[in-house]
Amino acid sequence: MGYAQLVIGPAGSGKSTYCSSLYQYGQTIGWTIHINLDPAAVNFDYPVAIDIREFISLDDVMEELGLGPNGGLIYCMEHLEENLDDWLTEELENLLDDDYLVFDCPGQIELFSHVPVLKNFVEHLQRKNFNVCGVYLLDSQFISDVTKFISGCMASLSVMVQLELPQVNILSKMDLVKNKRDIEYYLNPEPQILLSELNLRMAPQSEKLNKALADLVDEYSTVSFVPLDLRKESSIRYVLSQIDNCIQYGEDADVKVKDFDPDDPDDDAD
Ligand SMILES: Nc1nc2c(ncn2[C@@H]2O[C@H](COP(=O)(O)OP(=O)(O)OP(=O)(O)O)[C@@H](O)[C@H]2O)c(=O)[nH]1
Ligand SMILES: [Mg+2]
Repeated sequence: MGYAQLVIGPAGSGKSTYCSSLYQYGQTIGWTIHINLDPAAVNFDYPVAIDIREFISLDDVMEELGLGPNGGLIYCMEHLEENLDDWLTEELENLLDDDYLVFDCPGQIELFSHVPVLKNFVEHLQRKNFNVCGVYLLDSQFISDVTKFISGCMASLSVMVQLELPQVNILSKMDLVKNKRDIEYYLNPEPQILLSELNLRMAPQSEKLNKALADLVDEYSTVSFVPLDLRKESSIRYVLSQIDNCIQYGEDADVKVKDFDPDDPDDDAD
């Protein structure tokens, strides 16, 4: 049985930085194998064990097929999908049975929300006996108001519905959040409060839509977020414990204390 995190989320949400921190953290405890699935990635500050860029290069695709960056990316991923058995299976064969893989994915959200490439990729991993968890990163800087937050939730939901994987949602870049009380409310959003805030913020004709959105968040009570501050090892550990629970990795995965206390003045970034 293998274990895998599929690190996803909008462009610039901090996926590669998170993967890099996991690499540093994994160094100390001797796990994680890092895999780059982004054909457009430029450089990594840690060793990548398996790299899609060795299989297909976005620059070549754009040049030879005359595609733009996003069309080129879709082409690369579809090419990967067609060759999963040739490329990925061969690469995975060199790994050990209980390896823990971290896949750094491209930020183009359409790859998860409405093309089947990643879904098929996940199914391939599952057939190879991997327990896979989606790790969705949302930049905490973008949830300063409720309308941005709800659109972040909807993007996360559409990924969940597409991939049908257990998913841990992370609010990244917590070191940049000045007042953590503003964020606490968004970690486990109350649908009723969400609704009244949306109604306050938007024109009256949106009320029905707002109600439908709040109901959706309520129904998928899985839309909750775990804050991540990469400066703190305890925060990384807590996030990992949530992921490990999803993929049933390790026995001592339960870290009971969340590393975020809104009443602790030391917990505010300055
Ligand atoms: N302050 C702060 N900045 C961060 C953090 N994580 C990422 N960043 C910055 O955010 C920017 C984007 O980070 P990346 O890790 O490249 O984001 P990504 O999601 O991999 O981006 P794409 O692969 O382009 O979709 C970079 O400038 C990072 O330095 C964080 O925890 N704190
Ligand atoms: Mg990246």
